[in-house]
Amino acid sequence: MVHSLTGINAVSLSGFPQNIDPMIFKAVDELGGIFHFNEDYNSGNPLGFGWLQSTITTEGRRSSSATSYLAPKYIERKNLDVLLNARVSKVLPSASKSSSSGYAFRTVEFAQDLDGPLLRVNASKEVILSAGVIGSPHILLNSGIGDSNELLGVGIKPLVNLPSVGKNLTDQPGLVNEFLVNSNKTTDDLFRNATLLNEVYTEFNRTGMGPLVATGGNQISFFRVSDSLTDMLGDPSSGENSPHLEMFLENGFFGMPPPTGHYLTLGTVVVSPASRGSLTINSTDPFANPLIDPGYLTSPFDIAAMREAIRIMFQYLSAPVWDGYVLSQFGDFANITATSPDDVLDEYIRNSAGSTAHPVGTAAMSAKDADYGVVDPDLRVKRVEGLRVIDSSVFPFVTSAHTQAPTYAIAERAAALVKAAWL
Ligand SMILES: Cc1cc2nc3c(=O)[nH]c(=O)nc-3n(C[C@H](O)[C@H](O)[C@H](O)COP(=O)(O)OP(=O)(O)OC[C@H]3O[C@@H](n4cnc5c(N)ncnc54)[C@H](O)[C@@H]3O)c2cc1C
Repeated sequence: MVHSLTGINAVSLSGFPQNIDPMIFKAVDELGGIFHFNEDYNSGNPLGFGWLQSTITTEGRRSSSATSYLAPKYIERKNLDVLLNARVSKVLPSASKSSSSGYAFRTVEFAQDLDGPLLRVNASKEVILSAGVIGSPHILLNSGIGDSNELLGVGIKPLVNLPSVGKNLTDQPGLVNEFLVNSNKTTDDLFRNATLLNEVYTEFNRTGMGPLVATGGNQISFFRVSDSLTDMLGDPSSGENSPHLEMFLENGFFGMPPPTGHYLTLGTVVVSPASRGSLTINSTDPFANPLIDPGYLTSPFDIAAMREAIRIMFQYLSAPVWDGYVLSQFGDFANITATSPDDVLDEYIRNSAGSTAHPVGTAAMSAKDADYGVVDPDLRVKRVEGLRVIDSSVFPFVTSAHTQAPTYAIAERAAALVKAAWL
């Protein structure tokens, strides 16, 4: 068994059936090969087609870090205070630098609202930043921890030269490919009908259940690109059984549907991208937005991989079960085919790909003695004392999958490291 039954965060299959569920697996039976059924893609063998696993309880109720890690029995702990709506501007150094380990950063500066005064709290042991892939490097840069030359250029006094802060931003580019279908049993009418939507929204808020508990799609599939592509451009995945590509299906339009029509969405994602972006700042105002360059599709591997994902998608839709159900393609995608030349596919990909909301890597972990990276394997910020980062910014590479579960895994491991250091 690879799944625990005792964790505090529930993981289960979708909490709400979709009309197309049987057709999706009929196509898997009809096609076989790379579309083979995979009972548990979180078993260590992710390739193939399986039921999506989500943070949903076996009763079909949403679970989350808010309802698990911050459940009443934890939030009521006497040694835990949670400040709502506080925004951290920076961490502040001790007055002097120790000769062996540089500055200690054990003071946090924050505002309770953006017009309010800046307040400070001091940690007796250590400060842990968990502000995410954008927030954590932003706070470090505001604090003078980053590339010293870049900080000087912005007008921030550099305190610790750590050039990797904000670099290595890695996200998975995705496309949502829309098809018009011969059915009215999609989610589109729900999102067009304010009264109905209000009813299911109220149900979700009251019970955590109902149609909104699901993500819109109940299946997920993972594939590798062709050997010829990895032979030519290298293999950015973590191993020969790790996917480069994901395809997901939604029983309706992705986002707000157009006023008419019923849709099927097939999303194609490059889950092992080779491109890298960055996060920088151009202001001494700690609450000014950082500059984010996601760097999507800057590596030739990623665009070639997305072409292969589109061709795999058309191969999947060639299964007989889709005859008569899928009527036509929609929007930017209307004229794309499996045999479209590379330049036509590239134009579509470049115009239409976007974030899948899985960015990582801006405060990346590296070996203790590496001269790059932001945190060491204990997640302590290098070249300083008293400061750790624990969130998805520490991933050195993006996992060949979605990022929520790996973030929980890192947080659990980090909690053990922190306990080991102080208890
Ligand atoms: C729309 C969306 C959908 C997603 N869907 C999925 C999915 O289906 N499956 C999946 O696996 N992953 C999904 N993800 C990705 C997943 O949510 C992230 O990988 C995960 O939340 C990362 O956790 P984190 O702790 O690093 O950062 P976050 O969850 O972003 O937490 C960082 C927290 O820090 C706070 N913060 C930031 N800056 C400051 C500051 N200066 N002061 C105080 N607080 C600050 C933020 O408000 C936030 O609460 C999705 C992400 C998005 C945005």
